[in-house]
This record gives sequence, C-alpha cells and structure tokens, in this order.
Amino acid sequence: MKTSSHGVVWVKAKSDRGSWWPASEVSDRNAAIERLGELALRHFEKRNDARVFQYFGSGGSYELEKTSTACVAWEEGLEHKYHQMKPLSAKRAKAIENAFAFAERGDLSAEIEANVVWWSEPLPPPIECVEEVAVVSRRKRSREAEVNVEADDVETPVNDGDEFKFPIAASEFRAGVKRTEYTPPLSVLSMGKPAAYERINRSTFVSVPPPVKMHISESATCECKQPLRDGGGTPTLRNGCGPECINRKLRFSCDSRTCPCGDACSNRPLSQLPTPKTKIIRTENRGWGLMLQEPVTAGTFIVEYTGEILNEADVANRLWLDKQEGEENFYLMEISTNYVIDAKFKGSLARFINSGCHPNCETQRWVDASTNETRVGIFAIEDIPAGTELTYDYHFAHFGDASATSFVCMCGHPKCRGTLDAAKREAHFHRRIRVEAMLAPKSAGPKARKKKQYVKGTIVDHDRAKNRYKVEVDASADEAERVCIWVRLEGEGAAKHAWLK
Ligand SMILES: C[S@@+](CC[C@H](N)C(=O)[O-])C[C@H]1O[C@@H](n2cnc3c(N)ncnc32)[C@H](O)[C@@H]1O
Repeated sequence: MKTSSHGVVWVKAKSDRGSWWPASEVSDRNAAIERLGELALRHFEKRNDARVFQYFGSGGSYELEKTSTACVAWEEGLEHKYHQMKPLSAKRAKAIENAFAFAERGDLSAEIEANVVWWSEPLPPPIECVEEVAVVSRRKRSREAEVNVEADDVETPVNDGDEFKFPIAASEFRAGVKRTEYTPPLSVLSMGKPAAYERINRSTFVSVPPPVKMHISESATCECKQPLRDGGGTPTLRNGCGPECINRKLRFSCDSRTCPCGDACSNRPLSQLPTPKTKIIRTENRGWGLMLQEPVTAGTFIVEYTGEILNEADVANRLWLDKQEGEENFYLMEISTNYVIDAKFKGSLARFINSGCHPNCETQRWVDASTNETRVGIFAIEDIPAGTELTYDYHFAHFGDASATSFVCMCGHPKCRGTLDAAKREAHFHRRIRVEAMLAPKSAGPKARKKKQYVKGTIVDHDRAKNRYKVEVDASADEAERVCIWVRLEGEGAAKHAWLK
C-alpha cells in the first residue's frame, strides 16, 4: 500500500478567508498562466514571486497565489486543519475527497511535472487499501472504527459538542481493519445537518399566478362507479377510482367536487396521498440523500416534489446568486420554461433525492383536475426494500451557465454514465453496444484489409449535427490501444447494432 502523499499540500490563502484548502503546487508557472489566459496574465505578470497552486475540487482551474499564502505538507497537522474547517462546505468536502484519493496514489511528481490537471474532475481510478475512520476529540485523542455515519434524523446533528469525525491521514492507515476498494469516507466529513429550508406540503406560487379553481363544468370527471359501501352506507375504504379510472390513466387527479366516487376516491391530488416513511441520510459523495424506511412495491407514490414556482427570469436571478455563492446543489425541476419548481428554500423531502443511472424511482407529472395545476410526484418503478436510497434520473438540463454546477454523476452504479447532463444521457452516453463496423485486426498489420465485423464497445460521444455516435471499441487481446469509431444508429446508413446490458 502506498502511503506517500508527495505533492499534496494544505494551502491557506488570504483570499480564502483564512481557511485551509488541499492543493497541489504546480511546477510550470508559465504553462499554468497560459492555461488561465489573459486574466492570470493581468494579475501576475508583475509578480514573479507568486506561487502557483491548483486547488482540488475547483473544477480544474488553477489559482495563483501571492507569497502571502501559507502552505504545509498534506500529512502535517491534519487534525488541526480539520478543526479550522468547520463548517465544511460541500465544495471543500469534495476537494478533500479528491485530495485523499489523489494522495493515496502515492508519488505524484511525474504528474505535477507534466502539468496534469485531471485531479479536480472525476476521481482517479480506485486503488485497494485499508479504510478506517477516526473519531478525534479536541481534548483526548481516541479512535473508533466507524464506517457509515448517517444523520439519525434531521433534527440531530451528526457532530455534537467537541467531537469531530474525519478520515484519518493516509500515513495513519493501519492494516487489518477493513479491506475494500478505496472510496474516501466522506460521509463522516459532514458535520451538522442539511442547510435550513422550509418544509412545505404544497408548492407556493412566487412568480407565477396561483391556480384558481375552475368551474365544475370545466373539470375533468371520470366515469367510475361508487365503490361498495358497508351496512351504514359510508364507504369504508378509499377504494374508488382504481387502475381503471380514466382520470388516473391520463394522470389527472380527480376533482373532489365532481368525482362520482366522492369520499371514496383514491385518485386524490398528490399532497393528499399517503406516503411511505423516509429518512434523510448523508451519502458518501453526493451530499444528503433520502432513504426509504419501509418496503414499497413498484408504482407506489413516494413524495410530491414541492417548492417555489418561478418563472424564467426569477430562475435566472437565483442561478446568478447561486453562482456568486459557489452553491453546488441545485433543486430546480423544470415543468416548462416559465414554470420551474425550486425547492432550495422551501420544499418537501423530495428535494433530497439524488440522481441515479439505475434509478428505483421516476418523476410523474399529474394535473389537478380542479385547477389544472401541474404537480410532480416521485413514484417507485420497482419493489424497493427498506433501507434503500431513493434515486431518479434527473435528466439534468443546463440551466443558464453550464459551469455553475458539477455534472459528474457519482451515483456509483457499475453502469454509471458518468454525467448528469441530460444531453449526454439522452445521447446514449456510456451505454454498451454491439455494432457492425469495418475494422481490420491490428495484429494483421497496417495494410490489412478491413472487413465487416461485430464489435463491442461503449458510446463516448455524440455528434449532434451529423447524428453520429462515437464508440470506443473494447480492446481485444492482440490490441494494445482502444480504437474509436463513428457510427450512425438511426436513419439512413444506420449500422446494425444491439444494446448490451
Ligand atoms: C436536488 S439536490 C439533491 C440533494 C443534495 N444531495 C443535497 O445534499 O441537498 C441535487 C444536487 O445533489 C447532487 N447530486 C444529486 N445526484 C447526484 C449524483 N448522482 N452525482 C453527483 N451529485 C449528485 C448535485 O450537487 C445536485 O445539484
């Protein structure tokens, strides 16, 4: 196991309000300035004494610091630095996660020399090592093995009083605790509870006019029959408007004023439906998440996605503010351009559900028959056991500036497509395919004739203009390098292909 973390340092820059950040010093100052472009030139052309750092977790950009920057080796005084990091922002947590993963790889001198800038974006390939988490108190230094810390409840902070929980320094890893693929135990870096927000059961209309009840003659009414009543003449169950209800089939929730099933109607507006028990948890690398606490079957309604309803202009304003504040979590759900639900300040537990490439839930749009209001519900798409984290596919659209948030998907599924970006996801990004192509085996030499053959590979790019997909072909035994081919999958000239599981 490599324990050296050569090259990773803690940096305390004046510009960062005096807190420590993990970074790596860059040896080729000129190359860094060139990468940063004009802005850096203007700042630093007169400052030959400036040291150049690349901050972890900063999205790949360099930051050049003046000599006032304090800098210590990664291993030194870690405990002390963590104390200074309270409260830990999501951005810094990500930076530390990246630095840990980077430090674990050992000697970085070659990469630093070559001015490699890969470490801020996707994590480096995992390496096998021992994972241990320490609990350190300011007064007495005790250590406990602790792997999955989760917030017990939103009301109870993970961290209490003087205790700070953090992953121990690379050099302190001890053998025989737990063998696993290295994933930095970020959950324990999170102290406290999710940022404050107001829990609301129904969306509030901020920049869109609130819905008004329509005249009953206009509301969509189903043709269901009143369900059977018990002896007293009162419906005992909400068993009206079942799967055959035309409103339900069209995803309209019935209008209680006109529904033939009356009180027995089960096709109510989302906010009136029963929901299973859930709990907020701290995930390893995607911030907070929502876990199911009781099993549900496929099709079960989980929770309504509520928030403040905004128009396009207000969304743009809020995004601008988010960018100024370095906000990394986005809670926007777009119904249409001028009708966006923002759950950042007000919302339901649905705001904690993360995106997944192999999700167990989906979003469904339902229209309230009495007001025509569109509401969004999260529904299970498979039977989900208790204790499972809930996920749905965000199909994340770039709201405004694409650089405002990270689009790297960290759902952790073996077939993760690596991105939250809807455009890439819809373009079959990272899907496995078997496709017919003209290729020559490499071992046959450069003059070998190409022949039609089926190859397996992964979609890595999409050329929208030409509607072609780039497939990275799996390297066969006689090929040292991977080959990429462009293929058309739809329309004229489409290659024969099949999607692989
Ligand atoms: C609606 S919030 C979900 C709750 C959020 N994790 C939190 O801590 O509040 C959406 C944000 O969660 C993060 N997120 C959700 N799913 C993710 C995923 N699969 N990979 C990486 N980040 C994810 C992103 O920062 C995204 O902007």
